[in-house]
Amino acid sequence: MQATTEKITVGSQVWVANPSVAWIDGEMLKIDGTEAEIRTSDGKKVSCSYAPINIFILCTNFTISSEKKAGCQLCACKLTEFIDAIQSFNQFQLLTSLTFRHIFNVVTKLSKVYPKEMDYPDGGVDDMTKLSYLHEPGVLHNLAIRYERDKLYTYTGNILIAVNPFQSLPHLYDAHMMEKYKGAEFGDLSPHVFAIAEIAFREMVNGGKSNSILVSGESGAGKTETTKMLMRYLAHVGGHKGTEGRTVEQQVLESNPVLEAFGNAKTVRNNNSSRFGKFVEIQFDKRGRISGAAIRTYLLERSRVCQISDPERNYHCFYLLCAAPPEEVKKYKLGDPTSFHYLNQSNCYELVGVNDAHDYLATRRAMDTIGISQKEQDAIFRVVASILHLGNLEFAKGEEIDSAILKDEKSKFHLQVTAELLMCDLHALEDSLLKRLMVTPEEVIKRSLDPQGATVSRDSLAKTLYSRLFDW
Ligand SMILES: Nc1ncnc2c1ncn2[C@@H]1O[C@H](COP(=O)(O)OP(=O)(O)OP(=O)(O)O)[C@@H](O)[C@H]1O
Repeated sequence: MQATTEKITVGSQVWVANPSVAWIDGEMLKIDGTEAEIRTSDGKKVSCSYAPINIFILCTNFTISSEKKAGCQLCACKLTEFIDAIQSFNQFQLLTSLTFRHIFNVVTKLSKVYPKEMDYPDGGVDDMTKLSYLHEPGVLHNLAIRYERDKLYTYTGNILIAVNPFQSLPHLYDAHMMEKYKGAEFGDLSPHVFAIAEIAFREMVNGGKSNSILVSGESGAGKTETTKMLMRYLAHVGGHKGTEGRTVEQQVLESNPVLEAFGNAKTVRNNNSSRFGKFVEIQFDKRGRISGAAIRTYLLERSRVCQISDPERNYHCFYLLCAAPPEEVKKYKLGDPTSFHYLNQSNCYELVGVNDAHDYLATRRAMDTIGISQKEQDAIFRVVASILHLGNLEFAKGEEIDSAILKDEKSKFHLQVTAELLMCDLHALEDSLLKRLMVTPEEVIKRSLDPQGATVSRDSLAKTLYSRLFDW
């Protein structure tokens, strides 16, 4: 965003970039051509004690070993007031302590200084278009003061900006709130994700045309949660009252836990990060009732299946299956997640506030609701388990040059279990991991792989199995 420099004169209140808080406000002290000097508002009062030979002061922002070597470790500011204070302090050596103000003066290009809003309502504005200056510091400041007052949502015209509260706020999304927004005109009520869903729904019904809502933001911003709120609202307004059994809207909503179990994982930034993109389509009939739904997914992060870094996790479903009831763990010949190579590359196995055993059963129930049969569910979890066993295969050098064999009995066991779970021929599976087929126009050549090549082949198979399962 370009700064509005023509509105700035000496004495103006302005915003300037700051390394620790992004933007800090202050007063324009001097304008010299394209250069500007600003006294920022974060000056601090600091007390120091007197030591006769060296003055050694530690404050939050700077260290001084003698009055001659004063300097701020955070910014290269001019410590004018501070140095003066030391000098006067030396003249009155009877004083044992003094208080001075550490002033932050910032010298920067005038083009990087932004005017500060002066006639600003206490709680900020609910629509950014009401701001006199629409620039980054102004927008962020408005969001920050609204957030302090628990107002997560702000409009910019017909775009909704949501700030992640990182805490459960059920009253903000309950049935009462949905009823409040149902039929309300856009802008009549406070900004809310339901208002966006309502307008999209109404325009679709009135205009008879498809409508879409785009949810975007960086990882952990709240896209998945926001999409769930939108779906919940649309299911609420387009629901069939009094319908028995599994309703389409229930199926739409229950698709979320299933998708999250297979497509979400803990990352450094988000304990439930979606590692894929999705396009959710909810179909309505002419009367605005939900008639069907389709979810298209794309770009699943395949590499996570075989490679994770501490403190991240692999896809949730692997941990859920290891925490399944004992008879199921036995059926899939699983055990502790720490015993599987695809999981034990990281030291993170459990998530705070998450019970994998409980979530396994919830995922199974959600699969029932969306119409995945018991037989299909069994097949799905067989593939999940087979990937864990596949990951435990290790290879050693074979007798022939550049060939590989299974390293030990443990690897043979895991290969056998993988073949059983995938219901495929053991030798064909082994062959596919230890050899590579090269197709030339004349012939098909089978070449042995060395242990490293076999490991790459193992990981490729695991990634392909998982991404095909996810796409199913
Ligand atoms: N409206 C909300 N109310 C309460 N908590 C929220 C809300 N939005 C997000 N969160 C919290 O923030 C976390 C991250 O949000 P979410 O998973 O939706 O982010 P995301 O943008 O989808 O991230 P990614 O791109 O990594 O998938 C959630 O697990 C939840 O704890």
